[in-house]
Amino acid sequence: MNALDELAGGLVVSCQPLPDEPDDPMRDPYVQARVAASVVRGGALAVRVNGPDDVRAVRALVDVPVIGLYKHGTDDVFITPTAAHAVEVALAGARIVAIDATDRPRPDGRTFADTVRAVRERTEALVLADVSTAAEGVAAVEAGADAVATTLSGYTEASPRSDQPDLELLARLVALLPVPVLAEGRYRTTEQIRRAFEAGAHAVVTGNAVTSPLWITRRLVPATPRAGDAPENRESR
Ligand SMILES: CC(=O)N[C@H](C=O)[C@@H](O)[C@H](O)[C@H](O)COP(=O)(O)O
Repeated sequence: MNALDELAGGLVVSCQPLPDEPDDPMRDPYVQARVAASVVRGGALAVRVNGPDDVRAVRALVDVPVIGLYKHGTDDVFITPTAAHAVEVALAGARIVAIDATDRPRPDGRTFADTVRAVRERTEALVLADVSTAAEGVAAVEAGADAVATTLSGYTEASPRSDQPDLELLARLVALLPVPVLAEGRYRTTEQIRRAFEAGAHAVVTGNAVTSPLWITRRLVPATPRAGDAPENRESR
């Protein structure tokens, strides 16, 4: 069974430290591997993991498919931005590699199609295209993607900002594409997850709401009288 079949109908949990928090104590392959093992125990059918070191550590501890990505740089395209990043994370043990498939320029000057080709030539990994619009999804499948995810909706100029998941984009991609479509981005409740499956999602990916204590705590602290004592506020006082 291929890795996409193994996660069909299930929850995928993204086990990553917050990208804009270099000092997040969760930024540690051992920690992320433990988090991954814990979510698998909770029923996750796959995990999404950032960077070759974390992918290797997670692979040593869990048997479910790892969707690997490699966040790098401060350019617009930062999720597995180059063919070299894609190949490296696949060789580290990711059975599926998630790659930015928006039409924005990539730091290595190559296209998404070139990047897919490089992964196919050098590895056995499947390719998951992270997109923000339906047009990007269609182009990604034409370029050879094995699956598409709504990951980047809300994070590009071409997509709407929202604090909710983009179920509309999900439904459009499901209607247009012959490949599995994963719902990803701001899925935080059972109701949102049910609605994604009703819309035809192959699987649903959830991240910070499960795996980032920093993110979760920051959302709860503002409801307390001591909110002003949070570290980010303390410095500016
Ligand atoms: C836009 C971007 O960089 N998304 C990243 C993709 O790997 C992760 O930072 C997200 O946590 C992941 O997509 C899951 O989403 P959420 O944490 O909203 O459930």
